[in-house]
Amino acid sequence: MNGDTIFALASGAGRAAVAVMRISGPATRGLLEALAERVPEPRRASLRRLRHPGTGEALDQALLLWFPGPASYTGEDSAEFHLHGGPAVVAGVAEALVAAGARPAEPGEFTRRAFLHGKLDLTAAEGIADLIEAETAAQRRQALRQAGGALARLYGSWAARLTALLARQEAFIEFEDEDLPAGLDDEVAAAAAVLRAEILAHLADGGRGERLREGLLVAILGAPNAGKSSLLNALVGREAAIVSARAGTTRDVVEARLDLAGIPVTLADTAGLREALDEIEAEGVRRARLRAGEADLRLLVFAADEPPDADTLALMGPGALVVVNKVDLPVAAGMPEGLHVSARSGAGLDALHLRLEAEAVSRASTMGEATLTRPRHRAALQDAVSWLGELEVAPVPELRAEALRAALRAIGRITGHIGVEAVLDLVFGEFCIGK
Ligand SMILES: Nc1nc2c(ncn2[C@@H]2O[C@H](COP(=O)(O)OP(=O)(O)OP(=O)(O)O)[C@@H](O)[C@H]2O)c(=O)[nH]1
Ligand SMILES: [K+]
Ligand SMILES: [Mg+2]
Repeated sequence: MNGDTIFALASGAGRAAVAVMRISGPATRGLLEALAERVPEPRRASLRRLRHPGTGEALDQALLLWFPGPASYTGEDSAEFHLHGGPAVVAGVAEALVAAGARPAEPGEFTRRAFLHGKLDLTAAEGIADLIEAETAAQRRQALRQAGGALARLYGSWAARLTALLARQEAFIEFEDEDLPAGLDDEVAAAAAVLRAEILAHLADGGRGERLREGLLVAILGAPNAGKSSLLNALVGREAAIVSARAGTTRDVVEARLDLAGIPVTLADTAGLREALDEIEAEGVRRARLRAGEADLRLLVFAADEPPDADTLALMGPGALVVVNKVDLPVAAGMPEGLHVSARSGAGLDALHLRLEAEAVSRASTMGEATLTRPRHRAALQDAVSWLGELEVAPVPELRAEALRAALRAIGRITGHIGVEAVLDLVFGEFCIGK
């Protein structure tokens, strides 16, 4: 597979001023010669006429960039064609590249090659994928940190410490009869316990990085006619959901996106909670309850002029925020504490917006240190932690070494480096046993 030379449109599909075609692989230089006759100077944009190598037909006047490996994104010989962005130009150049022996790239294949050539680790590759998907500024910052190697450095430093501990533990096993520093075995256990606590602290971030990556779900719940759809529309500033004076208007879950302090939030408007009148409404109520269960935050909406209903009161608790709507009308007795708003007059909506922003910020990371962003990272780190826990109770040095090796493998799975071989060098280097 790595012998192939691949190409793909790096810019978006469709008509545009410029389209960027990216090429990578051992035949890149040959392709440049086939289509453009002369290979440009490395890393200098050069204007060239491109021709089909079979028919000689002129295809475009384009800017070419030549990146000889290994100083390229993929680590291989690669090139970029900055074409005029018409669909026929792009199709013609793609055809010419195939005629000259290249093939279209698979999704993610350029970054996969970069990983295989040691240009980046798996977390940085994931960061690049997230950067392309980022919708908000905070998501962009997190993705850029990760693409820049913030997680790779953190996990790399943990792997290095585990490797050093494993080296000590191995030495203890191998050279048990020799003059080794006293208490070495205990030292290893103590250092492993410190590392375990650090990993646990990193895990105890409440899923902030994952939340920012995936976005928050806020469900709007309440009795029919409480004004849930009116609130959704007021918050997103457009008529996303149908509003009417008839109870039971909303049946399907209506979703709208909102950027709250850089955190992408999905607001889900739901069917009013009550004993449903027909099967369609019953399905709507079922979906509303389902969404309530999945939500990071539940907005419980009460109509100020109605006594609070039992169905909505039952949802109060952690992760719920009470909103009393229609405060342009007199407030009924027994209303729970909450934010007072009127979707109709606009009163209190700024305060609600600010409160939602604060709730989003408290649940997702917006800045600062490296945060894990994927369940994959979390699972592997939990694995490492449990192996380090095993180490503390392991009765013999061999089992301690095994636990360290397993913890190291777990961390290696996150970055894509395993590297247990490095241990042997360290054994003999660190202790100068000289056998
Ligand atoms: N006076 C007043 N009326 C409001 C306010 N907000 C909404 N309403 C009215 O209340 C009625 C119901 O509003 P909706 O937004 O459809 O209520 P809902 O909770 O989505 O209703 P269902 O989808 O049927 O559960 C409509 O007639 C709205 O115009 C408000 O702040 N004050
Ligand atoms: K309604
Ligand atoms: Mg509604």
